[in-house]
Amino acid sequence: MWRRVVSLPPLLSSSNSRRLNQVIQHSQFVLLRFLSVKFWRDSVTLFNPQVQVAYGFNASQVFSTQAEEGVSGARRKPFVTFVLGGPGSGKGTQCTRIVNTFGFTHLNVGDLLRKEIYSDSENGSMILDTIKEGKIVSSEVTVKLIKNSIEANENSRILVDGFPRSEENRIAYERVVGVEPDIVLFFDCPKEEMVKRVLNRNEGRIDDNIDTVKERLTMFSELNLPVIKHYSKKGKLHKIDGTGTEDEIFERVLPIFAALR
Ligand SMILES: Nc1ncnc2c1ncn2[C@@H]1O[C@H](COP(=O)(O)OP(=O)(O)OP(=O)(O)O)[C@@H](O)[C@H]1O
Ligand SMILES: Nc1ccn([C@@H]2O[C@H](COP(=O)(O)O)[C@@H](O)[C@H]2O)c(=O)n1
Ligand SMILES: [Mg+2]
Repeated sequence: MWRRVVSLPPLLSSSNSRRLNQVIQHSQFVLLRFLSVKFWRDSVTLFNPQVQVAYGFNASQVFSTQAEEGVSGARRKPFVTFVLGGPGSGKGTQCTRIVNTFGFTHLNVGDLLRKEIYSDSENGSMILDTIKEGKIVSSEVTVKLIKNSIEANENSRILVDGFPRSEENRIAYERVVGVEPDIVLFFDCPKEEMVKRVLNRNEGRIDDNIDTVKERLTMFSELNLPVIKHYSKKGKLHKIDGTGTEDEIFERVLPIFAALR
């Protein structure tokens, strides 16, 4: 029986078998080409900033392996809180407490700008002059610094302290980053109290002097209050009484974040 099977005529002649091999090889080539073109197209799409904004992700989110990943494996959109208030109203002080209690990352925009002054950046001297005068640095510079910090940050809870300082800041952020903040805190404090706190701060800041503080207060009324009104209309604003002790103020902050847990 074995011999009979062996002696059966081959199913394909040798020329047909060669032809079949050629067909298989060609199909493999076509399939590989299709897969590599598709991979290339997908990569280009993923890295296209317009697509990233439209779908609310960026490359670092797509490829993140950190604990921020949700069930789907995609990194969650960060929960962004803007922290506003006049000079010395206690933004930085309360941010430190929110960080310690709720695990947020604190992006202090004034600090980001001050770092630029000492990092030999091309904008260093312009930033120094603007801070000395108590004016607002151009959004082109500030928004880039914030965007880079948010992207480099692995935490999905972010406090952006001291931003936006103007409608120009706000609109530039929304255009470049593509999303609005989730909530906005506003520490409301009387001018005399803010001036007293700034002049007692004693941290060697070049803008902690009476002339610069007066200008910063003018900037706050003229440019920052419209931003606060905007977020109030949008239902995102949490106005907090910024008077009293640090503990008393934090007692007013606590329920805002506790409710989000
Ligand atoms: N409730 C408070 N009572 C008294 N002093 C306070 C209170 N909160 C903060 N301070 C002090 O006031 C000064 C200004 O506070 P902080 O730096 O937090 O203000 P800020 O809003 O971040 O100001 P800036 O916009 O100038 O950075 C600091 O020296 C801080 O220790
Ligand atoms: N969005 C911002 C924030 C800050 N500045 C400049 O920095 C100074 C200090 O800021 P603080 O938040 O640390 O008080 C501020 O007076 C501005 O000159 C800015 O231009 N834009
Ligand atoms: Mg501050």
